[in-house]
This record gives sequence, structure tokens and C-alpha cells, in this order.
Amino acid sequence: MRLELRGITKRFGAFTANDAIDLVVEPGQIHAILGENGAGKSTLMNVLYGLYTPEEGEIVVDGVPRTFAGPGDAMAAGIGMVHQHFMLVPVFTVAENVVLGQEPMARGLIDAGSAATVVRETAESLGFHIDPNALVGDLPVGVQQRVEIVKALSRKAELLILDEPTAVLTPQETDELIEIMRTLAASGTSILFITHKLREIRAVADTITIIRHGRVVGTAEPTTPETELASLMVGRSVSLGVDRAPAQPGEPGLAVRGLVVRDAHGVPVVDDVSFDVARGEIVAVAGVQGNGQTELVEAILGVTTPEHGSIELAGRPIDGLGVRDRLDAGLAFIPEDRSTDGVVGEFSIVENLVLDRVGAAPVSRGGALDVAYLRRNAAERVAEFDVRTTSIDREVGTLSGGNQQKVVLARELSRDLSVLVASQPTRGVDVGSIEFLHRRIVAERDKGAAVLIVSTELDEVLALGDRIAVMCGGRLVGIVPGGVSRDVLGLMMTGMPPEEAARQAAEHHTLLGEADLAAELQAPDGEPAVVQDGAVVQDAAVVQDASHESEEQR
Ligand SMILES: Nc1ncnc2c1ncn2[C@@H]1O[C@H](COP(=O)(O)OP(=O)(O)OP(=O)(O)O)[C@@H](O)[C@H]1O
Repeated sequence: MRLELRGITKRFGAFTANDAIDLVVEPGQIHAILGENGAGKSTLMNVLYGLYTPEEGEIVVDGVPRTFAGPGDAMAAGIGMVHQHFMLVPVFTVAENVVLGQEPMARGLIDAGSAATVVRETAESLGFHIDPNALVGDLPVGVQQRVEIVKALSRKAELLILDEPTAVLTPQETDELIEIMRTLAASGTSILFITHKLREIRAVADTITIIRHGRVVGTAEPTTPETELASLMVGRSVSLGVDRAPAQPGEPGLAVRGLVVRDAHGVPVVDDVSFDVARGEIVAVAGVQGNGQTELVEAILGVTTPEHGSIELAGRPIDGLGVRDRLDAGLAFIPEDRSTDGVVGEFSIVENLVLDRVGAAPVSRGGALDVAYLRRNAAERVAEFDVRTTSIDREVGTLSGGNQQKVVLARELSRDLSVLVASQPTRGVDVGSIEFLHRRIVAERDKGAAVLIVSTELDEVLALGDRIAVMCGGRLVGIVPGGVSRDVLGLMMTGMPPEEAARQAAEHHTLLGEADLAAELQAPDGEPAVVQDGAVVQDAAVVQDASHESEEQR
């Protein structure tokens, strides 16, 4: 399928989120859309998937202009979407989920046999296996994502929209998804790929369209260096990675001793975890989502009571204290799910910036809110943290995802804090803003805070961690120095002890590990090198020329 978006304009009131966007996606093309937070990527994808009606412009599929009144129309035109939050029913089997919504309504019966065949055959054509009879709720996230892909393909999708698909995957699973994307593209399926991860774009995209302030500002090749892509995206030069002095660990900041937390079924989800974070250092906890990190953080914050163990803040046990007392004792907290724990969507930016400080100075004076202070505070924080908004009075729920996250960070990093616990602090935030936010977190460390970062992003863990703790299955697999390789961390995330991970990583590089190495080993003419099995075999220019030659020969 050849898709053309012609002059798509989508407005929210007076605000133009998409401004005359033109985009062409060729059959079998992997087309990455890159843009900073609030650039208008999700809006454009929602227009394409029939969720928003554009004010102007045309969606043209194989030369025919189409109007989509809803996702059903988009699907009928061959467009499928894998959302960030999967739309599967956990208590149904894979086969049931795949046919859900497409079984003949008259009978209301699901033909289990043929659904299972569709699942098996589609999966096999993409080079993996899925048990059609497995319950979706029992499957790891990476496999659930494949079920979503199979589901879209079973509806004859010829163009797949993948919205930040790797946010929930391990590096190894990301490699596997990249392989699946390549297989799909080779069979003619087009892919629109949204991600903030430049490394992935360079690994998989055929072409890149860059959107800024709702407009297409350019296209780029996947060979474009990461720093250049980042600058194109934000419209200024960006330095990736944080320059920082080595940590100066001091007094005890946070201490966790023999912590055990059980879930509702009595299964230990945090299993005898002990570690220390000194003031003046950052410990980053790496791991695939769902390996006990959430429960660990909840126990530190005081929203759950552990079965065993104790937690100390600056040498003082806090086990008996409630959440508010812990915050008052100098704990700052950035929750992993901003929409449920971080912001109140219906409240304004002004209100969200002081949520839990109402009643205390300087937010309240003499029993009343100090409105002048609140407005001044909001204007300053919005400017400092580069929250893209038309007004400080706007409801936070209408900001783009990345900008909502900046509001949470602006509030929490402006506290008087001695211990900072941050879960996925930059999830969904673009590289330009990540640079700033990471610098702010390091600045808190250098002011003497003990910082615990929980992140599923290896880039983030590596950028911030003075030491890196890896969790798997509720246990602490090991704590390693900050400079460790991505491959070692990826293997430890599967539960492999550090020594074994180091040995295996030396023997086998992941695809993205290779991209890493290639970026470091730039050929003299500036072209990235091609790395196989950990060794440079060719520079990319030569490989491209060779492929042209063979095409011509054929
Ligand atoms: N329902 C809405 N009402 C008002 N404004 C909106 C609405 N949805 C989006 N916007 C605005 O449109 C702009 C584009 O938002 P969009 O979600 O498309 O950005 P994005 O590129 O996907 O950003 P991110 O990377 O942060 O997810 C933002 O400024 C956002 O505040």
C-alpha cells in the first residue's frame, strides 16, 4: 500500500497541532516519525487511525482519497495500530483476542480452530511461535506485543503504526522486534514507527520524517548521526549524554535492608532486597518492567507495608511513617505512571505544581492560598523546565505526554530534598529535554542528595547510574559499576549473574550493541562502520554501493 497524507491540519481550539502535514509512505517502507514532545506525532497518528477528524487535508490510500469516521474505517482501508498500552483482554486466549471484534456478528461464535491456524501461520511467517491457546495475561509483555501485531495483520493491515513500541521491551526483545519489523517490510507491509530512541531509528528506519511545532521540517537518512537527528528535531544543537564529575559518595542517604514484599497471592515480588545509596551518588535500578521495581519503590514511599526488612532515610528508620511524613522528611518522588500518580489531569499546571504542598508555606499563608506565589512559581517552573503550553492555566491532561512528565519533574525537583526516588523519570520525554532533566538530576546528586533511579531504559541507566543494580524476578541480580556495557546489562536483566553475563556478552553482541560500537568506530569519511560479531567489517558507504551493484547485476 502507498499512503499519502496531503496537507493534514488538525486544530484544538485556536491551537494548531498539525499544520499542513504532507507525508508519503511507500510499500514495504519503515518510516520513522521523529519529533520533540508536543510536536504533533500522536495527533497525526490519531488522524490516520480515524480517531481525530482533520480540519483540512486528505488521506490518500493507493491513490484513492479516504475519509475515516473511526478506527473501523482505517482498519478497513488496511491501516493497523499497535498502541503503547495494549488493547488485549488478559483473560482471553491469544486466538480469542485475535478474532475479537471480527467474528461474524450473526453467529457470535468464534471459530477456535481457524483462529488458531491464523495465529500460528501469521506468527510463523514472521519467524516466531505463539501458542494460540495461551492466556494473554500469562504472556510476557514482549509476546503480548506480538499478539497485537498478529491481530492487526489478521485484519489485513498493510500499514502498521507502532507507537513507541520498544518502551516496554528488553534490549534483546527490541532486537527481536526489529527483526520482525524487517521481515514485515520485506513482505511489503509499510510501518510508521514512532520513537524517541535515535539508536533504534538508525538501526531500522528506511527514512525519517522530522516534525517540529506541528510542521514537517525535514527528512533524514538513517545514517544521519544521532546528534544531528537530535538537533533537527529540537531546532538547536543538543549534546547527548551528561558530562559529569565522578560521584562523591558521602553520608548514608537511603538504606534498604532485607526487604520482602508479597503480592495478593503471597508470591514474593520483592525478594530479600538490600542496598545502600549514599548522599552524593546515583544508583540506577535496571530491569524489565514488572520485576519488582514498582513494589520496591512503593515500599520506599510507604504506600505498601513490606512483610520483612527495613528502610532508613539518612540513618533513621522510617518504617512506621506514612507517605506524607516521608515526603516531609526530605524524600522526593517521581512516580512511574504520571497519569494516575503524578498529575491530576483536570487541574491546571499552576495547581499541579504544588499538589501536595497546599496548607504549608509558601503555598498557603494565613490559611489561604497565596495566589501570587502560585502563579509566579508556575511561570518560573514552566520556563525552566521548558513545558510547552499555551498558558499556565491549561489543564495538564491536555498537554502532550512528554510535557505532562516535565510538570511532574518540575514539581519534584523543586523540593528541598535529601533523597530522590525517580521511576522512569524521562519516559516519553524527547532527547532535547532528557539532556536538561538528566543534568538537573545530576545537580541534585552534586548538592548532596541520594538518588535512586528506576528505569527500563538502558540509555538512561547508563547516563545516570554511578552504580547500577539489576532486578529480575523480585531479586537483586547484582550491583555493577556505572560504565558496564549494554550487553552485560541486557543479559543480567534476564537473571544472569554479572560474571556469567560479562562472559557471554564478550562472545555475542546484540544488534543495538553493534550499533553502539559502530557509532564509536566511525570510518574516516564520517560514514558509520558496519559491525558484525563485534568486529568492524566494512564502512556503510561501501556496503550501500555493493548492494546497488548487485541489484544492477540482477
Ligand atoms: N485533546 C487536546 N486538546 C488540546 N490540545 C491538545 C489535545 N491533544 C493534543 N493537544 C496538543 O497538541 C500538541 C501535539 O500533541 P501530541 O500529543 O500530538 O504531541 P506528540 O508529538 O505526540 O508529543 P509526545 O512526544 O510528548 O507524546 C501538544 O501541544 C498538545 O498539548
